[in-house]
Amino acid sequence: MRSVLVVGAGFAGAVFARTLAEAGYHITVIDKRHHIAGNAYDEVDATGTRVHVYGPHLFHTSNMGVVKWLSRFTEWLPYRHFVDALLPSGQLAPLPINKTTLERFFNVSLDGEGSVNNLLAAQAVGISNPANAAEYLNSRLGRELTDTFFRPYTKKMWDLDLEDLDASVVKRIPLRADDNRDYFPDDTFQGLPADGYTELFRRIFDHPSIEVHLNESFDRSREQFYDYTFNSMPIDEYFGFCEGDLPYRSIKFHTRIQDVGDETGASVLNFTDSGPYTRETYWRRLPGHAVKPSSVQPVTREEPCDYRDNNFERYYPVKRSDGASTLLYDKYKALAMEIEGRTAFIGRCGTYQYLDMHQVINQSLQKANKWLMERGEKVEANVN
Ligand SMILES: O=c1ccn([C@@H]2O[C@H](COP(=O)(O)OP(=O)(O)O[C@H]3O[C@@H]([C@H](O)CO)[C@H](O)[C@H]3O)[C@@H](O)[C@H]2O)c(=O)[nH]1
Repeated sequence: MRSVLVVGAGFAGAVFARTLAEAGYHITVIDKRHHIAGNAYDEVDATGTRVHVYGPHLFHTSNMGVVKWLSRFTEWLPYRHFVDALLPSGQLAPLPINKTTLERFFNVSLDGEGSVNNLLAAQAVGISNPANAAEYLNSRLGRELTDTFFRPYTKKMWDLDLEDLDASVVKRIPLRADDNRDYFPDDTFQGLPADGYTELFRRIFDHPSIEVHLNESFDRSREQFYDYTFNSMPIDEYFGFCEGDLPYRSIKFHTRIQDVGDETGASVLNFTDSGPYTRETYWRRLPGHAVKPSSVQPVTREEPCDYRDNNFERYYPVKRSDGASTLLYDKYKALAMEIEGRTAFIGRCGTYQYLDMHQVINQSLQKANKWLMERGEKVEANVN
């Protein structure tokens, strides 16, 4: 039987492993961590609460092909994600910025979308072709809102000023003229896997032609034993950092246990101050996450840092406005092309892209099916 090595047991690796196993390949998955599910790994803690060990993973997409594929392995708990921002005044305001946010921030009453748009137009700075995150935000929100909601948070998150960050990063956060406070308003499907992400991955890997080896690091000498390798490790590390280090941010997670109190608030609170933390997550406010009754709950704060200060855990590729990190990645991409006959790079770290879960799954399904078709294999109907 033809054999394929998959490096990394996160979403990219899981999609490749399952798709190729179902097409008749024997798959060996290795992961250097002690668990499957990559950064989506979750577990139930001593308080009986499901915690996402690498920060909140909230599934959202408009790609029903991706939902259909995942739904083979899980039921869903409906969920719409809301976030509150803690303002310097101590007030809470909805994020993304919407009508309520503006009313609280400016202490005014706005009678409809027209008034909201007038207020924003009065704030906005005229910039026709924004070249970075600062210019993009200033052109839509003006300086006061930008410097409150985005500047300190972005400095903590990326260790960059907004001027040095690519605008695409902050474009992830929509702007609303109404009272809709949905964090992902454009996505038609949102939900959380009913039995958690780790169980979802266990079911994806549960196939007679897939073997998973944990606590096992990749070594290039291994590739010779397989017909092909799909590798989700950081591409610069694979090539021995020969062109230089690709910049990544990481997160240190600080979990405290506190009494369960009024649990009607948003599950995530973002901090607008310039202290070390970006946000905190109240896990028991997520559906299905209060697995057992408890009088206490975990609350997790996130402290961004350079990945070298966090055990080389790379979470976020850094997209600079000057394009420097993309240019560096392009050099590694050129090296990858030279070995594409035997190895392909996949996922966030393999392709150096700031991708959400549904994007990783979609890209992986597409690429796995393309790879199979190139080998004359019959494939399932493509997702888009
Ligand atoms: O209060 C804020 C929030 C964000 N920014 C800036 O926007 C960037 C993107 O933010 P976001 O998409 O929230 O970043 P992230 O990839 O960490 O989001 C994931 O976390 C959860 C969820 O958002 C938790 O509430 C979701 O599953 C993912 O999308 C951010 O980096 C900042 O530069 C800001 O300035 N202020």
